[in-house]
Amino acid sequence: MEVQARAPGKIILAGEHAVVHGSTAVASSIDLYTYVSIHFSTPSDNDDLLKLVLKDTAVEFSWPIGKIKQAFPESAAPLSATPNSCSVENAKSIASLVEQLDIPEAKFGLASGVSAFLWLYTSIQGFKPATVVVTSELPLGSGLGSSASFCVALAAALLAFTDSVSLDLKHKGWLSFGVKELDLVNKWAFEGEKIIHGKPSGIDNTVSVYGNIISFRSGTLTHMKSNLSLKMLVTNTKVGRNTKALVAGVSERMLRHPDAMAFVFSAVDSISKELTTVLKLHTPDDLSVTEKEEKIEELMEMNQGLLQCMGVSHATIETVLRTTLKYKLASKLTGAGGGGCVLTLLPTLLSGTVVDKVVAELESCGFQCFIAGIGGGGVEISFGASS
Ligand SMILES: Nc1ncnc2c1ncn2[C@@H]1O[C@H](COP(=O)(O)OP(=O)(O)OP(=O)(O)O)[C@@H](O)[C@H]1O
Ligand SMILES: C[C@@](O)(CCO)CC(=O)[O-]
Ligand SMILES: [Mg+2]
Repeated sequence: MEVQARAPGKIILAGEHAVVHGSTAVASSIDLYTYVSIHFSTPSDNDDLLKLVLKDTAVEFSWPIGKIKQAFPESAAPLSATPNSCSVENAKSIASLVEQLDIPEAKFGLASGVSAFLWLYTSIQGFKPATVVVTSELPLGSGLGSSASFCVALAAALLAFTDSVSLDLKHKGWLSFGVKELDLVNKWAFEGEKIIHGKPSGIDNTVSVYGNIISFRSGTLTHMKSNLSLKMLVTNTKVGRNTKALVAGVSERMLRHPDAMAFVFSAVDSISKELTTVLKLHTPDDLSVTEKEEKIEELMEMNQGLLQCMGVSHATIETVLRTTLKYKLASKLTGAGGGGCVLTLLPTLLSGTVVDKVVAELESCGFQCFIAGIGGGGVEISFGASS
């Protein structure tokens, strides 16, 4: 029995961090995916292991099933169709299983992903021996939602063979889930994100599950049928960072300056709402493409200023901002900041020569640039060989 799932990464056009504190945010899926394949062992495989192969970081972990059973003595898994939060007791058991892996210090960021894996696997599939292979087109820990797409693809692949989901197992190629099933995948993925991020808003897993451009506030999403095809340059500063620590840093600043930060979050909320309105406007009847792009650029710049106020910018992000501004282009960080990726809007009428020049200048600083295809589909599943 073999299944593969793929889930897209995302960019946040407005509202990161503030969304954790109840503000509106706007996000879009991008056409870079994380793939999770699961091969359940059969008795003839004579293999009583749960194996996790993380191709991007070239590491493999495995646990004898007996050891996992010991760690979760109370689980008569698969636990239930309704997603469960990881209890303090289970979190301790997972921490001990992960500690015994002796993950090298340089790869220690993986510990949270492995913990999320153990929780989702044992909760949904129980104690079945299997090999799970993960590979991603996304840079890990760079603001493009690698953690969410990992959790979404994993939850989708794990749920594929359960009674909670009815799928055509004979279908060839990528297959979408029904709405109810997507909701279930989203809930489980959010539980995984909680283990990785501490206090996620849920926007990253939601946009990875449903795809599209979404406006999101306090767990509720609105799909947007934008009739504007935005072209975004993504610059990866290659400075590693950790979303959990950055989110915690903003919360600490909020505790120190509650009044000021409430205004900052409220300003971000207004920016995201205005962006939502602009994206929904009809072109050219309500506003020309150029007028829309100018509004979006101004909103991006304002949002970036507020992200600086929250303390999540970085020297490399400022370098990208200065460089793109030389070409009169607007940029903002995307995701948790602190390094990671920066978005630059490439207006429709911008000449290819200017794009080439700005990319060359950014790459000469050691950054990596690419143009993201935005607003595509969400999570999908495939039985048998990948397509
Ligand atoms: N393909 C993968 N293989 C192994 N672990 C992964 C993979 N993708 C994500 N992870 C886990 O997610 C962590 C990165 O999550 P983090 O939330 O810090 O960054 P991000 O999701 O890329 O950025 P953001 O949350 O700002 O969008 C990694 O350290 C690892 O634990
Ligand atoms: C920083 C943050 O707002 C977005 C990370 O992509 C965290 C979250 O919403 O969970
Ligand atoms: Mg993340």
